[in-house]
Amino acid sequence: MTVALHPSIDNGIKQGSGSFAGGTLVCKCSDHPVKVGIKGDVAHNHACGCTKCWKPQGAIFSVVAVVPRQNVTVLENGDKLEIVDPSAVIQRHACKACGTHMYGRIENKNHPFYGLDFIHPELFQEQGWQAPQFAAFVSSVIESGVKPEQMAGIRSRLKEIGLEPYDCLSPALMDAIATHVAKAKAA
Ligand SMILES: N[C@@H](CCC(=O)N[C@@H](CS)C(=O)NCC(=O)O)C(=O)O
Ligand SMILES: [Zn+2]
Ligand SMILES: [Zn+2]
Repeated sequence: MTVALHPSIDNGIKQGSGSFAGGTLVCKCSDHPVKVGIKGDVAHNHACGCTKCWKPQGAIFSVVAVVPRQNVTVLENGDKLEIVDPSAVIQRHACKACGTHMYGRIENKNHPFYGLDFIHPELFQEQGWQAPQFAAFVSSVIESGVKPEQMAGIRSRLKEIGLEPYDCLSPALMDAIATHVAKAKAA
């Protein structure tokens, strides 16, 4: 049986249009859904295996990307949003009714990713957003109940669909973080 990772990638990666202009993220509520407007395309889209990122029912991985925080606007039913864990680096604003995370925001101005919000592109009403590029925090799926002996199959399925598995972030993002830290130390 094929390993199920996430419904939006299990049938293969759908390439982005390359000209996605943004759109509206909608939560799972049938009544008064929360709607969040996003300007422009997402960046660094990836599958995340950590326990903190929101996943749809039955998925092992989350699919998550970033956008500049000024490109994120709550459009409708924002009164249903609450911060899942105010002490987390990424403050995930979730719908109280259905649990869907609508955007995650970093408030620490010294954080390497300050200025970027984390969103789940599968919640877009529209199609064409940047395709996932890699898989992050892959070993962390064990913390959600995946058995260690399943990991070889999970990593090989990720590679098969074109997502290189990493147990932290991708080398490019780890380098960006380290560069930020080095500059902060030098200052
Ligand atoms: N092994 C941990 C890793 C958690 C983690 O570090 N997640 C990354 C990727 S989303 C992160 O940047 N977390 C910051 C946060 O959640 O605020 C878990 O699965 O809970
Ligand atoms: Zn909802
Ligand atoms: Zn995560």
